[in-house]
Amino acid sequence: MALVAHHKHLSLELLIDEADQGSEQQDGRPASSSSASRTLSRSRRPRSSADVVLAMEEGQRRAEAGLRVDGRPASVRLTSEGLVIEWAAGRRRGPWPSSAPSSSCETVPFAEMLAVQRGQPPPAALAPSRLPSCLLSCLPCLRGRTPRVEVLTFRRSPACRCEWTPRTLVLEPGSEGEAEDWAAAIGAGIEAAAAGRPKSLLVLLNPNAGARQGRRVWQRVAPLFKAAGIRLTVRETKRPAHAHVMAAGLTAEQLRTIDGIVCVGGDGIFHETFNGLLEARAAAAASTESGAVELAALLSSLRLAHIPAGSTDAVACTLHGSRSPFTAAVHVCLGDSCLLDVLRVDTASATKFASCIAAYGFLADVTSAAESYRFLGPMRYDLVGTVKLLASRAYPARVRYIEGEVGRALRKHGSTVCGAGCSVCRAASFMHSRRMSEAQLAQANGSSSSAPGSPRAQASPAASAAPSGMAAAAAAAAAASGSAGLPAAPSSASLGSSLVRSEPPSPAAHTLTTAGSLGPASPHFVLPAADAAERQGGEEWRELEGEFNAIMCIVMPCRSDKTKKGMVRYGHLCDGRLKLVLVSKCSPLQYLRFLLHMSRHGCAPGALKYVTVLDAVAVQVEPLGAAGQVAGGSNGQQQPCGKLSCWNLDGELLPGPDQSIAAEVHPGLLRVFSRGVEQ
Ligand SMILES: Nc1ncnc2c1ncn2[C@@H]1O[C@H](COP(=O)(O)OP(=O)(O)OP(=O)(O)O)[C@@H](O)[C@H]1O
Repeated sequence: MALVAHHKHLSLELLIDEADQGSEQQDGRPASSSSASRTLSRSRRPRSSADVVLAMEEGQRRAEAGLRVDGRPASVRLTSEGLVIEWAAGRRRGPWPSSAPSSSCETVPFAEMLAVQRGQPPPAALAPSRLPSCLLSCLPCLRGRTPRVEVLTFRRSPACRCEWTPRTLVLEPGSEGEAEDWAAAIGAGIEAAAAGRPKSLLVLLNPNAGARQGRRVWQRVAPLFKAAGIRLTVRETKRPAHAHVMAAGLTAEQLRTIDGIVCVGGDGIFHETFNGLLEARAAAAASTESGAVELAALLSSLRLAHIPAGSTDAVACTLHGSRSPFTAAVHVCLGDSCLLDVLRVDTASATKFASCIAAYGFLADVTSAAESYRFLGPMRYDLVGTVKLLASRAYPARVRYIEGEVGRALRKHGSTVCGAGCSVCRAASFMHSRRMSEAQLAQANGSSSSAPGSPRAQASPAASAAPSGMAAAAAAAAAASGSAGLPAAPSSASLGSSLVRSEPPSPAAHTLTTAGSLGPASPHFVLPAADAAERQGGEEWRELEGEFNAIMCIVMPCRSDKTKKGMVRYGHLCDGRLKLVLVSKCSPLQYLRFLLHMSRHGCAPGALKYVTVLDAVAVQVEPLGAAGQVAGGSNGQQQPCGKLSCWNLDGELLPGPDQSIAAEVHPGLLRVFSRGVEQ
């Protein structure tokens, strides 16, 4: 690709990735070696203010110039990757005699630049006429005439690579003409690296999040989106569950104009938004109306972001390793993308989704009680948590889980920490996409391998609502992504077959039958053929019964300020598994020890005798306390009482008196603006 910046003073031609992509001149003809050398010799004309040369290196021409960067003399090279800046040798800061001449080199890739702009004139207070001449000679940029090119990018914290802070790289070329050339060339480089960056976003803002700081946080990061040229539509939530309604109500027309949704607030608004989207996606996949296929496809291609402004912000912390709104915003502007597993939780009366955690017992009790003390801000969790810890309640329950084929296959990777480019997530995505493609091809050929009466067969009316051509296309897409080894978003067809119930659930929907079979009353457990068959076989189900202080189904690592390494040390964003953490009945002191251990190291198998950590793809929990003891509290929230607690899904309490659940991981159901935590 040829990036050409013309100016009356300078013709700067950059050929990027000439070897890979085949070079073309501006008029579209291939660049011959003679034209290349003509450009070279033309550009080697002596420069008055800066020494600009084009050097031929390994078949690529690069621009190189001596200029000032961030106020210091430097040699800057423009390569196909970005800017390589070499600062001239200077004195290191530090006490004599250790200070010695040093030079440093840095690469700023185009892929990490948000925007480039011509510098603004200095503020009136710094007008040249008001400054002493000695200062002007030391700092030429204060003269007001020095041309400036500002590159908006970020800096990684030396202590923690995933913590990013804003940075404006200031180049001071010798003349206006050169400044324009540099700005144009850098702008073209950013443009070339901008594939996947969003152009238009819908922002859902919860002004009530955290210590009511949603608006303030948004005002801090909004300029970044504007500088990156992203169009924004901002909508504030007016009441609880408003984000759910707004997300579920998005029309195809609206979806066509946006590349993603940015949730500003806590985990709650993120949870509500993706629940709304998945609900709409399932409905569209099941619908036979014209336009439903497009709507489902638009919904499944949408990316979600979380700008943290809440009390816990586990989603942002887990996705980026940082709770900084700036870091989250940069990930969005750069168009980072990865898939996220989602836990589908079915009760007798509702289907909900969780991206972080479904917790029964201690965590749910704390969330439920803390809601009345929201005016205290995030501190409410510490206060209520202490009270609940001292009370230390255990709840009787029957827990069943299945490790599944994926879980077993990945068992040997048990001690891999999830990060950017995680090998476990990649391997799991590959396995899932391959399995999905096999199942969908079978479905497209009308030869489903499910036995009659199996959960898969029960969902077939919804699945068959999807046109067969679409199923085939989805299968082909899944097969293609599988062969490439890349994670693929589940297609609307697959989502339709796995999310939509063909009939309203009965209250007895989750009555457990004999160990090893799901029984006819569980129409919700539907996975591609391999798992369904495996579950029908029954031998994979395991059952535990006892009294538990906490039962937690943890889908992602769940990092937060209190659990820097994650609630589970070896959790993953997209491995198709959850970690089932069971804390057996214990004393307040033991529970405190568990909390401290989780906070410092994250739960891992074998660390504490009374804590069990298991891999699972599906879980059923049946509380064994007296039925009907979960009552509505004064604030409308569930209040656990007697021998029953309630479920907390990503910080939101599960409504309804029946807290028996059937939960299942849906691999890579959500696409988010993230690259995983940089280690
Ligand atoms: N305008 C609003 N007024 C009152 N409540 C709202 C409004 N908008 C959203 N909510 C509710 O506020 C609750 C909390 O929101 P959110 O999770 O974003 O913040 P948080 O609880 O402080 O953070 P975290 O979940 O990270 O602890 C959600 O249940 C949501 O439904």
